[in-house]
Amino acid sequence: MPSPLSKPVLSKPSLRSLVRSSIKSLPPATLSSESLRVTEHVLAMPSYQRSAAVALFLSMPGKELDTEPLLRAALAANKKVFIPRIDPSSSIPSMSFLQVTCPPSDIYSLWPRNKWSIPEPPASPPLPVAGADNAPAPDLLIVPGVAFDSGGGRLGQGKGYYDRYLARLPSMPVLVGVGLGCQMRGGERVPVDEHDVPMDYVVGPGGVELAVGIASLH
Ligand SMILES: Nc1nc2c(c(=O)[nH]1)N(C=O)[C@@H](CNc1ccc(C(=O)N[C@@H](CCC(=O)O)C(=O)O)cc1)CN2
Ligand SMILES: Nc1ncnc2c1ncn2[C@@H]1O[C@H](COP(=O)(O)OP(=O)(O)OP(=O)(O)O)[C@@H](O)[C@H]1O
Repeated sequence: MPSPLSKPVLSKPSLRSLVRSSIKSLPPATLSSESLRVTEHVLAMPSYQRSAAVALFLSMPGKELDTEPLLRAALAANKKVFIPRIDPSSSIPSMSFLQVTCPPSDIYSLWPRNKWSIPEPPASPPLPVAGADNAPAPDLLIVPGVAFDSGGGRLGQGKGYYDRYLARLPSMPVLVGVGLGCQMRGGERVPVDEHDVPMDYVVGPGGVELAVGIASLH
């Protein structure tokens, strides 16, 4: 039996600033080797292997694990891959997922970057939107976060983009939170609210970290 998770020690803002400064102090070689290890673990997951349509995120350079290896692997495996684009005209944080229809190298060299230096799908030519335009809804979402615990708890960047997106989906895809070693809080519970959607799996450089949850269902 996994030991019960402790109560959160830190507030959301305190844990965010603690983890962000740990990531900042990571040598770039560590960030990239941990990113490769996370990629290997995701590629080995049966629910990833079964998935046909995967929603990925593109990383904030130097501030998150690097998802480029995962993006390349998913495209090479002929999965449909969707990437988020935030809607800057909306007064509430809102995003949609658009299908990648170009080679991965174009994404990093040609796509416009938002204010966090994250490449985003261009507005034209129009790309298929996940769950519309004859494109499937993703069956698996790779979810970014600042910190995760081994109960599937996730602390995000604090704007509520993912939680709002997930709340309006007609059916829940498999949710896989991914992060660097210092983002994996283990049995130290991360602070969560009612609206925070728990992950089905949490994957760090050491493998699938989830100790409790519904992972056995997938
Ligand atoms: N790579 C990536 N893409 C993503 C997300 C994410 O967390 N990571 N998002 C998930 O929702 C959405 C964008 N949301 C974001 C919301 C807030 C901040 C933010 O507050 N950034 C800090 C700097 C972060 C740092 O220093 O580590 C800031 O601007 O102060 C960033 C992204 C959609 N795309
Ligand atoms: N489903 C939702 N409906 C309405 N408001 C929401 C929802 N989810 C989150 N919010 C609001 O968004 C704000 C940010 O929430 P929170 O701090 O949990 O974000 P986060 O999970 O860290 O961010 P993200 O999901 O972008 O990674 C809060 O004011 C919260 O009330």
